[in-house]
Amino acid sequence: MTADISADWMSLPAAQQPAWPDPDALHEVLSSLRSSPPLVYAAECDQLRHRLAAVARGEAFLLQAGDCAETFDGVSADQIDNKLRTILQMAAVLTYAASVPVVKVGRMAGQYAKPRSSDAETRDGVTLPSYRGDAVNGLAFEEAARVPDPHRLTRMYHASVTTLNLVRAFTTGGYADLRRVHAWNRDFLALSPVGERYEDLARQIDSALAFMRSCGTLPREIETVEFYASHEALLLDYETALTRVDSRSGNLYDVSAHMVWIGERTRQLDGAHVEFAARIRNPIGVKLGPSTTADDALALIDRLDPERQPGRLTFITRMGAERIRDVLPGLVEKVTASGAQVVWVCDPMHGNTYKSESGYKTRQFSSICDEIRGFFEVHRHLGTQPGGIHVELTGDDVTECVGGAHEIADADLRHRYETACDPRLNRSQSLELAFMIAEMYGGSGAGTRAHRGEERR
Ligand SMILES: O=C[C@H](O)[C@H](O)COP(=O)(O)O
Ligand SMILES: C=C(OP(=O)(O)O)C(=O)O
Ligand SMILES: [Mn+2]
Repeated sequence: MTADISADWMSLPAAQQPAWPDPDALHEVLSSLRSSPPLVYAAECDQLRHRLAAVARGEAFLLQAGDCAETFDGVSADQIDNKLRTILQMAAVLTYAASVPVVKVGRMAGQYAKPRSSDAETRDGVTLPSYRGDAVNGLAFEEAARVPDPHRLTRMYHASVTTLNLVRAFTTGGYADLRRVHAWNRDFLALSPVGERYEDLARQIDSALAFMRSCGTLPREIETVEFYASHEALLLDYETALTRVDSRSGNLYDVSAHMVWIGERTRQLDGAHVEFAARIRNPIGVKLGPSTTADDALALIDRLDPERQPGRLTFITRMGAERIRDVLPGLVEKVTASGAQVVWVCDPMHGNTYKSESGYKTRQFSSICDEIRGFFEVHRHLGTQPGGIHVELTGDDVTECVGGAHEIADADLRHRYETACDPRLNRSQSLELAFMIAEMYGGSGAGTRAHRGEERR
């Protein structure tokens, strides 16, 4: 892998970039990042593309999850451990229900930069630049903290390395054994108000595991987990500095993560983000909000997946519970008619955000569930593949989204509102969501080809 690239996308207009005040400091940081080791290898990115191709065919399901905004303070064994456990617990339930492998991709180990609706934030008559993620400036509402500091890019790199190292140890070192993960789910149900509702499903999983054990055929996959890292490729300075030429193929890869996505605010066809994504070979995601037209989607396919390579492009729709049933069918129909094979994933978070009466940015658990239901309904109706979900969550017991089995109310939000940006599902809400989706499958793979008895490849 070499870092000798022309990076001509940097001459195109790029939305949502920080105004770094000190160009010399930026230059120095980027030069050091250009010679830093990769976080991931190109071959791992290719492997994820193959996994996502299976998702596109309906032979696997994608679970992409993690923080809205990771923070440097959040790089602790406990927080990473809790988040990973939660994702693996969700994956265990979904694997059983969907009857296909679940491809696990964290919004982790690099999700440190945020696009914002407004450049400035005003509190009690004081206006300061908006917080743009720990990669750019500080969350504290203080003038000095909000000044973009390029040295934060170096911290982002090291925080990502540390997180990914722990994730790799956790997922391959025996700790993530499916039997243990299922036991955690049992513990969760024992204490949850929804425990009884999902008891049957848990018992079916017990039986499946016992059956495998008695056959003496517990596969290696039970003990280790394949886990991938992803984040929004927002800060082009950083992503470009971590883009390398793969010595096997001569192609470019962004080695800061296995998969990167382009956000709803930066997917302009003539912009730098789309051009950058077009040039790298990692699997790419693009967020699509409710104003997306079919022509927008088709143009993105032409730019980002001209070879129509299954697994290369994932559309992450974030329409809102009220819009999804109206907006999604037209997009899916026209994309499908074009012959393109993209992965369709539902982000039920970003179209359902509102400011609560108590002043917190929040989301209703019921709206999140409803958007997912709408997503499955649309795909079932059209005979297309509901490829997966993309959610903002944490493994901690925060109070950021309202509703769920513990009925978090607006007045509870202040107790543990800890997110640096958007409200996340807490551990219990995340697991409840997984069981809710499992219930939609009726206990076994209703949304997949496998379930419909169609032939697997
Ligand atoms: O995570 C997504 C965006 O960065 C976030 O929703 C923007 O939030 P804002 O509208 O508060 O800027
Ligand atoms: C910025 C995000 O979402 P979107 O681009 O869909 O608004 C996000 O995923 O945190
Ligand atoms: Mn977010």
